[in-house]
Order: sequence, then C-alpha cells, then structure tokens
Amino acid sequence: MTNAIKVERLTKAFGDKTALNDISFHLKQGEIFGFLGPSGSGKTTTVKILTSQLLHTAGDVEVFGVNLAKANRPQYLKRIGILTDNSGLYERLSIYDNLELFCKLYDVPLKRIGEVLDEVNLGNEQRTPVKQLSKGMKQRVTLARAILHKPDLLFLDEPTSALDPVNAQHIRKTLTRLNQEGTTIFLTTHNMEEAEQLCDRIAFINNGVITAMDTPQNLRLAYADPTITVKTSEGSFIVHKDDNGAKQIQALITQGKLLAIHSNEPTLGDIFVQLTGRELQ
Ligand SMILES: Nc1ncnc2c1ncn2[C@@H]1O[C@H](COP(=O)(O)OP(=O)(O)OP(=O)(O)O)[C@@H](O)[C@H]1O
Repeated sequence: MTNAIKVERLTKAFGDKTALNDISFHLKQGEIFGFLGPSGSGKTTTVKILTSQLLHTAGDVEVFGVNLAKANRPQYLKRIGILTDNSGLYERLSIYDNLELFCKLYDVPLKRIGEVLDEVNLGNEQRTPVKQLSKGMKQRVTLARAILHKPDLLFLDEPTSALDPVNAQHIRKTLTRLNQEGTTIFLTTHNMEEAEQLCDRIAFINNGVITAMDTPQNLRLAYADPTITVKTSEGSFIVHKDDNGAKQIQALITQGKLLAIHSNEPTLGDIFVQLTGRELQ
C-alpha cells in the first residue's frame, strides 16, 4: 500500500523548547492512524506541520509521494481536510453561509451542504448563526466543513473532545464510513477508547518522542500481563499463564469450584503508563 504521509526524523523547536524530537512514522493510504499522547506531548504541533501551517526545524515530510517543502501548497490543501480546536468559523454567519463560503473557495456544488450537515446531525440547523451554537455543535460544523470537498486525507485534532457521548459516537460512525469510502485519517486524541475503536495503527507520543507504534492488538499482545484472574466459589485469585497455572485451573474445574476466568489484558492507557510513567489524560 502506498503512503499518504511519510515522516522521517522530524524535529520542531520553539526557541529552546523542543516540541518534536526526531520522530519518524508513515501513514498508509486508506488507514486510520492515531496519535495518542497527554497534553503538551506534541500532537497539535505534528498536525500543524503535516497540514502546512507550521514549518519544521529538521527532518523530512513527504505527502502523497512529494516532499512537503516542494509540494504545490494550494493543490495539497485541496486534498486534505482539517479539524482543529480553533474552528475559524464566522460567528455572525449562519451554518449554511459559513459552508457556502467554503464551497465557493473549493469549487464544491452547494447541494453538498445539506449532505454534510445531515452527516453531522445538523440538518435542521442550517440557518442558525454560529454564535448561537454550543461548543459541540460548532465542532460538528467544523467537521462538516472539513469533509465538504471530500478530501483524500483528513486530519482530526481531538475530534470528539467537546462532544457528549451520543454525538461523539455519531461522529465516530461518520469517520468509520468516510474511511470505508477511502478517506485516510490522521487522528490525535487522548481518548484511548476512541483510538481503540477507530484506529488501524497507533503511535504513542510523549514529550515529543514516539515511544511505541503498532496496531492496538499487537500493542496489547506485546505488553500482555502474564497472569489470569480466576474466580472460584472460595474467592478470586491470580494464576500465571504457565504449566503450573494450567494445573491449578484444571484442579479447580475437577473440584467444581471454578466460576470464571478473566485474562488481565492491558488497556492502551495501561500500556502508555507502563512506557512513560504518565497518564494519557
Ligand atoms: N507556538 C509555540 N511556541 C512555543 N511553544 C509551543 C508553541 N506551540 C506549542 N508549544 C509547546 O510545544 C509542546 C507541544 O505542544 P502541542 O500543542 O503540540 O501539544 P499537544 O500534545 O497538542 O497538547 P494538547 O493535548 O494540550 O493540545 C508544548 O510544550 C507546548 O507548550
């Protein structure tokens, strides 16, 4: 599979503060790639560099096979969609008028506005001024705007951070559907359940350094707990996943005492703490 993005030895310094320190990763076309890290770890800085809003200090960024520094910026911007905290919406204009401006900018037919607003559950609010919207509704308008021109590659910086669980789930379903239709997605989050649900691969970032990168399943296998919790009629206890543990469980079955067995699978959050000593949140 070809790469949508290839990042090699990327470094970004703000004065004497190193926000990204020699990071490398690639994003295959058609995948959802998650960037997980706590506040201040370098997620937004990465998105800004990849979306050509910020220059990097060292390293190489390739987008759709072309070095970003040499790429045709307007053409690249037409192939990507961006959702960040900073919505950039015109507060006094209605949702429809905001999207109409974008349609004109990107040569998109106006009938697309209704489609994307239905997509984000705002079909009945087209004429509402943006200043009257809640934070979560604004975030949904920003997503609608990001997908208006059907980009090949979508950058989402904390896409569900301001949303209630119902709308967050609705957005996740939209992202899954867009991805099934071929959109490549780069997603930053500190919500590990979201990453688990959506992402094909994940990179953990901490203090500007990538500490692990793989599929959620492989990460869990690599950091799997070597124990199992066994629930019996006499209480719960831990056995090791070895021959001795197997004999203990066999004996409990024979004695009719075994009630349940739970593998102690680490969550992505647990693995992040193991690797960095920090919580994701
Ligand atoms: N314009 C800037 N000038 C100076 N330092 C900056 C600037 N932008 C970001 N930083 C610093 O770079 C580091 C990474 O910031 P970044 O915004 O990328 O983190 P983040 O992972 O996106 O955090 P959050 O989850 O809170 O958005 C932080 O230490 C931040 O203070």
